[in-house]
Amino acid sequence: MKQVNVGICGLGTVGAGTFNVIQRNLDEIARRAGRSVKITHIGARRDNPACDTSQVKVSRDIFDVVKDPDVHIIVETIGGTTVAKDLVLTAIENGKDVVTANKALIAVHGNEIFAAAEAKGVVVAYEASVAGGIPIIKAIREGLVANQIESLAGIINGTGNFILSEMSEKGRAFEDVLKEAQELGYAEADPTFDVEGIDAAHKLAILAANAFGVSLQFDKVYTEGITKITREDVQFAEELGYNIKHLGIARRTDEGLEMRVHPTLIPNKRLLANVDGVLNAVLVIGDAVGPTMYHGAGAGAEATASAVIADIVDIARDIDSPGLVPHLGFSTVTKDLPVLAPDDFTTSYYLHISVKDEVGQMARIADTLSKHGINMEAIIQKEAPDDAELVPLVLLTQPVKERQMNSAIAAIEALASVPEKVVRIRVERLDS
Ligand SMILES: NC(=O)c1ccc[n+]([C@@H]2O[C@H](COP(=O)([O-])OP(=O)(O)OC[C@H]3O[C@@H](n4cnc5c(N)ncnc54)[C@H](O)[C@@H]3O)[C@@H](O)[C@H]2O)c1
Ligand SMILES: N[C@@H](CCO)C(=O)O
Ligand code: NA
Repeated sequence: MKQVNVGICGLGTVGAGTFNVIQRNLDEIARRAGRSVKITHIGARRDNPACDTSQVKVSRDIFDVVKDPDVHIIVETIGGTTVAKDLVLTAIENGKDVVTANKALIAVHGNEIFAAAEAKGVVVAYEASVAGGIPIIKAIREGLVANQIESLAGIINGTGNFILSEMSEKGRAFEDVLKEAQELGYAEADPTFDVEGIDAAHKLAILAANAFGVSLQFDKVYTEGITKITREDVQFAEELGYNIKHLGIARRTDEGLEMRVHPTLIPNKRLLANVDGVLNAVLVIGDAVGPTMYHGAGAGAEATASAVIADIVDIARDIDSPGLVPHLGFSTVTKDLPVLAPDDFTTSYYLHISVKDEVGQMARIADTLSKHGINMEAIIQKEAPDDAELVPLVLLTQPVKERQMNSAIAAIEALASVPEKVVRIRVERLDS
């Protein structure tokens, strides 16, 4: 086959970026792919002024594109898990290969979609769904194939990282930065997916499946967003030498697999602590290669298009022979790696305890922690502002099981001198 025909369904931020980059780099892409890659059909409810589609067939009904016998590869960039699922399954049924940027779709329905694709002998590729333009799926699935992956930790939501960076560097208000992220095309259609950690949890489920050979288990990812992070905690963390980042973490322990998304203190000298704005970065540790780091634009039209087109070219190169790389990187999925419940997570903690300004409080709290087998690493006690009744006591602990920490916090909150809830944020010291 000399020419591979592509149909794009959904001409929003990512769809338009994909259209424009393919048109611009047509010759270069053909030289790399060994055949020409041509957009022949677009499904869009309305024209997008960012694209000149005058030379391409345009349908208002996206299902016309998946029914088009001349289209070989369908690009799904409409988003969501309802129509998109229907569209992708119909494309597979019609024998089309599919490229999608839709992490919600893959995380929630990927097991079913990949089974359908394998039964039909077609490929569903999703590099753009995790960490935007960074080729992280390719790296884990192919580049690190020799390794047993020990852990991965990443900043995998551009919108959330942009908000945290702007809040901490410029003192900007949360809502104001979120609005800018939406205007720049970074945010999900429903931005609570970004700020409540759901988008990062979708991506983490996909990364964990590729790294550890388990099925997609989005419903088992522990998920916390960034909405409760205060400027005060950002400042206290900085005083202790840490930055607060929203991380997705997947780690194999002797007992099972931890999958968790939450705000995390990271020592400020680590690479991940210095990844700011819409940038994403993923640290992957393999038993042979050691720590490796992948860094780049996690969202945005053309950065995401870069990953969509990489998948298109992978498929185009192999279009006459079946794909050799399994959808989730492993030919057999293991059922022997249980996903751990939060009680069984092991992490260090940052605790911010508001205590009554009375003698002996620090000793009492240290004593409560020690009775629960928890060692402290650092502690700062602030002077009480003039007329304040409560003073902030901020401390870091050594690694501890979450269930131990839960009972220690319950005991601290039961003290008469601690009238408010304790703020806790997990800490990862990381290797690189
Ligand atoms: N924006 C990013 O930076 C980014 C990065 C990586 C992945 N993604 C993912 O890419 C997908 C698309 O995101 P986006 O930012 O381009 O969204 P978007 O809202 O800009 O674009 C979606 C487009 O699809 C169209 N659409 C939706 N339903 C349709 C239907 N039934 N028929 C025809 N058109 C329909 C919309 O009108 C819109 O033009 C999502 O799954 C998103 O999670 C986005
Ligand atoms: N809303 C997502 C888009 C990229 O997947 C983000 O901000 O990271
Ligand atoms: Na990617």
